[in-house]
Amino acid sequence: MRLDTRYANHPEDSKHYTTEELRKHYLMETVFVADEVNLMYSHVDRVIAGGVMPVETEVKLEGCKELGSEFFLERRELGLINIGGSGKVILDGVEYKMASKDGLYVGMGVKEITFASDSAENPAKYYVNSAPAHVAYPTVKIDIANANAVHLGDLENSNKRTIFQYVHPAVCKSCQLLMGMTVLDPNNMWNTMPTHTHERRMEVYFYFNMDENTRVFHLMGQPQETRHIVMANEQAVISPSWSIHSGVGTKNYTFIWGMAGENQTFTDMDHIAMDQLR
Ligand SMILES: O=C[C@H](O)[C@@H](O)CC(=O)C(=O)O
Ligand SMILES: [Zn+2]
Repeated sequence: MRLDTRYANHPEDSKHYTTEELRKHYLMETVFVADEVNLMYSHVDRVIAGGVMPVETEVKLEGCKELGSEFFLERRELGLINIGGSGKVILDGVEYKMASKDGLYVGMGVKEITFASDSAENPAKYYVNSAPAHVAYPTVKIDIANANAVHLGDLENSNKRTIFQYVHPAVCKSCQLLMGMTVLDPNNMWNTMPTHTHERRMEVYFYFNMDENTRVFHLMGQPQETRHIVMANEQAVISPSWSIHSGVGTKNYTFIWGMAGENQTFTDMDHIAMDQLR
């Protein structure tokens, strides 16, 4: 298992960062590594994000020194969405078949977590988010058809998209984790513009379904002090609670967002008027 620790940053500090420093502190450049659990541990709400890609062998999610617990979910909960080929996740001996776009909420206390792919040619790619938990809620398999679909945006604003809420109070119980996937309609490039912050929750974005030369200009920073990070396919980025999180692609893309913090009220956002952006 690889785990890269990222410390929290003060906005006053972040505004002096060079491009390289912004990328070092906020961007996860490689999410999926074959036959590895590859994670980023953010001190922002102690959220963990990363990829699990079993190819030749099964891969296990285990405890480590950084978590200070005997097993990974001893004091945590987990959400995942498979963005690759079909596979299975085995939780304490119970097998969950995971087709592409299938999601899973795994409650605190599950000890043995094993990830597998059905074929090495088209391996499963499990994008995972985890947050500290205090109650063991039941594990729930969430197919995209069971996710709560919210239609937002329109062609005129180049942001027609569907937000599939996987880990969300309308779908399953969780302690603090929220997770979902936003799919842009063809020829729509903008997500989350007009933008917002929510000081009550942090967020992690993971961009994928992108061609080799497609880039997303991910927007971050305080509304009056914006920055951007140029992101390629299958990269993730931390959005602290004080930061906007929005993006525009040079071509079609999809993204998974995860949140943790004070509340689980998806609509609790502080909307930023366009004339406030700098
Ligand atoms: O607080 C909510 C998050 O920013 C995302 O869910 C936004 C998003 O997926 C979108 O606008 O497409
Ligand atoms: Zn948000």
